[in-house]
Amino acid sequence: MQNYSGEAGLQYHLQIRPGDVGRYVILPGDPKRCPKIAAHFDDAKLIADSREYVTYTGYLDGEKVSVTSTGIGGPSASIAMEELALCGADTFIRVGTCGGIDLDVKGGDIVVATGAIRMEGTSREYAPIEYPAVADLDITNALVQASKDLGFTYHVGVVQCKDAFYGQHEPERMPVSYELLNKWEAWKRMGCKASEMESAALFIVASHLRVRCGSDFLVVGNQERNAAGMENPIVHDTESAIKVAVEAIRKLIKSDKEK
Ligand SMILES: O=P(O)(O)O[C@H]1O[C@H](CO)[C@@H](O)[C@H]1O
Ligand SMILES: O=c1cc[nH]c(=O)[nH]1
Repeated sequence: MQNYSGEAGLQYHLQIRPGDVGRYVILPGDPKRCPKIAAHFDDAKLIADSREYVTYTGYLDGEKVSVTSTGIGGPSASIAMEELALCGADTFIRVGTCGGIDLDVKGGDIVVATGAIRMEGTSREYAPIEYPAVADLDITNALVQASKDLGFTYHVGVVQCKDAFYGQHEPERMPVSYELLNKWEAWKRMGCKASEMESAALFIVASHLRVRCGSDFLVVGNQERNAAGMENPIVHDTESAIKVAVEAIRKLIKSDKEK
């Protein structure tokens, strides 16, 4: 494609170059989560701060690792993965927040995604809707083992991705409420664990680019528990989900070295 950045190798949106990032990258949505994640790295340095994309690089167990925020939604997340891959990254863990759907999933718990429902637009510009958005198996296993090792309450399964946050939380307000409410009921009956916004696009882009991607989330709350009159704690501190992702990266670094 035509070079928009004015310098060979410099990525237009992320403002990073090959060599700036490690092969392992953690992807939070919120740029303010980046310094909190980088605090787990050795010798972390701010590399770039452009639009919603903040990038730090440091080391875990001697291996170069990075964190880049994706912003909200598939469009910006897909750009982050594309430009990071062009700079040498091949292993991605999204660390996000989500809202529980399954009644067992409570605020403060961890969800590890095995796959994502593609009720968003970005992934449809990559692959036909029949192609599933599936997490990388090695990353998913590392995230599950890390959640276990760290003693967190965790759930493993499919998450739902959408483009409209308020379509999730106020579906009856939307002119297409008939579709949103019926589909949400189907996700619930299928056992879907939680709703968030980026994993479907990231898993599909990762499949296309032949890179690895997995996701773990802090559950902020669960609107279904709320509607059922059940206890519904609201939790915003993402440190547990961050610790799970960092521990999973350490496991992947170790197992990749043994291959
Ligand atoms: O906390 P992050 O990683 O941004 O993830 C979730 O939070 C945002 C919505 O509030 C969406 O990006 C959703 O996927
Ligand atoms: O309910 C929620 C919480 C976080 N992110 C979402 O997309 N939904």
